[in-house]
Amino acid sequence: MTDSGAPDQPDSRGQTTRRATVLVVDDEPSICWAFERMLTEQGHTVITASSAEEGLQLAAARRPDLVLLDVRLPKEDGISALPKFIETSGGSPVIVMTAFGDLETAVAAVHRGASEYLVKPFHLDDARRVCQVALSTSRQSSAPVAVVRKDQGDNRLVGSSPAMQQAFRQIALVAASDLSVLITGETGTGKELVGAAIHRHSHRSKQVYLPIAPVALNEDLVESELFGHVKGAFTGADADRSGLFDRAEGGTVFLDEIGDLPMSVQVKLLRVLDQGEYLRVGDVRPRRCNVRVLAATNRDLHEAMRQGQFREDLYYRLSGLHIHLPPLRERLEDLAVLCRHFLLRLGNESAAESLSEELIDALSERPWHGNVRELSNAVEHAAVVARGRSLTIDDFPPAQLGRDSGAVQSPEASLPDAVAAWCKPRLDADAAENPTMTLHADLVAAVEPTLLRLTLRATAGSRAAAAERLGIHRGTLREKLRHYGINDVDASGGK
Ligand SMILES: Nc1ncnc2c1ncn2[C@@H]1O[C@H](COP(=O)(O)OP(=O)(O)OP(=O)(O)O)[C@@H](O)[C@H]1O
Repeated sequence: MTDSGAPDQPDSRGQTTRRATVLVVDDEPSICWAFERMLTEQGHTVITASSAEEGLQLAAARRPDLVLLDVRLPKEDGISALPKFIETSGGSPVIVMTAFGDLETAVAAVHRGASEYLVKPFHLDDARRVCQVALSTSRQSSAPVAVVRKDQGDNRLVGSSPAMQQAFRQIALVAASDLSVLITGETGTGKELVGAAIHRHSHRSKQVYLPIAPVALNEDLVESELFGHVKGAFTGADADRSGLFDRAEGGTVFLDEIGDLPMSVQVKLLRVLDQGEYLRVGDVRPRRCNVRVLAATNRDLHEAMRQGQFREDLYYRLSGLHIHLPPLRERLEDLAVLCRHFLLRLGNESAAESLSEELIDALSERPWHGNVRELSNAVEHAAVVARGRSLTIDDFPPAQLGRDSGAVQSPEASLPDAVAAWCKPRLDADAAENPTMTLHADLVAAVEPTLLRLTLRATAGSRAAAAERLGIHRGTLREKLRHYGINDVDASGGK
């Protein structure tokens, strides 16, 4: 238990601050020390404790203005002691700190009344900002809520990377509000799962959660599918019909691929968000609606706005909070915990417990263009192949070639996807001013050198054998190797 005061004076940046008493409860002396230095510099008094029990005694005696509480403490943990700290300190804000949180910890902290959630290791500037905000709030403002819900089963969102910790923190803080949330990230990064988690931890959790992919709806009827229509609105509309927003009344709508929403629908959505109402197609009477909107995209919406394909006002209205999920290749720290999670989900505990570092290292080498979805499918495949023994890299299917497809397929099946991914931007460009006129030659040039090198490597550099395997004339092979500048050394390594 320590107590370090500071004279009433301007802080290092020349600002005078109201002198407050801050209690830091953490069994890591370095954390206590860092806060002590930072806060005394700002003119505050810092008292520290290394366990919840010791901290509560201090809180009762000193009634601190702010408590910084670690989750992992020697006896009682921070989350369970949290309401006691709020009560004992007379309603002061409590900032919860954790090194390896999961979504449940973040949500439990917020539900139990934490005013903020700091993920270790944190930047001192962030910690300073969070403390300042907490100290500027009134003692009465942090209302503890003692409901702790658990994410369970298949839909659990897991991850240990700083990016996932940040996502957990954002989900926990935003869930209770009715704010719209924009969730971005490549395909398969878990956007839908984040949407479901926000709903599950919100006050709407007993109501409908409706994930909708407008791109999957009939293009001519998207508006009617979403908002309904009245009889006679268009040919075939022979009766009034409600839309998906009607079905989601009171609940949450998760709009996938928001970047592809037609302009007419964007206008209607903006009205829902701004005024809480919409018109059925062909109707003139607005209908009230109480639906929380979560939106996801893997497109760059700024680019879509620049190209006039996405409304700026809708973007700002939707992105009340923005959660970005980086691609798996940028958070490889999550590989082990995800593999374990998927194996446990399959009921394969022995494989989950025996995951080797060697395997995780080998998996880290892969590009994971299909992100967590690809990993989940790959683990499932490997578990089937391994039939109960520990997994090795050979049990896994080959890495996916293209960026476009989320599902793991055989190389033969994924090749057309890779070609489609290669073609799409070039054919799109064709629609613009600068069409490519050498598509066939460009594609062949992109894939042929790999084919030649691998075949030569398989035939130990024998050009005659390689030509035979390739089914082309030796002279043709020689010509192609010359054309691509491939020599025998090239063919002995790399692609
Ligand atoms: N952090 C995570 N923890 C556990 N499972 C995850 C995680 N992220 C993704 N998954 C799993 O990966 C798969 C893909 O996730 P999800 O559908 O949420 O991705 P998405 O970003 O919405 O993809 P798309 O853009 O293609 O719709 C799902 O099976 C989901 O359960």
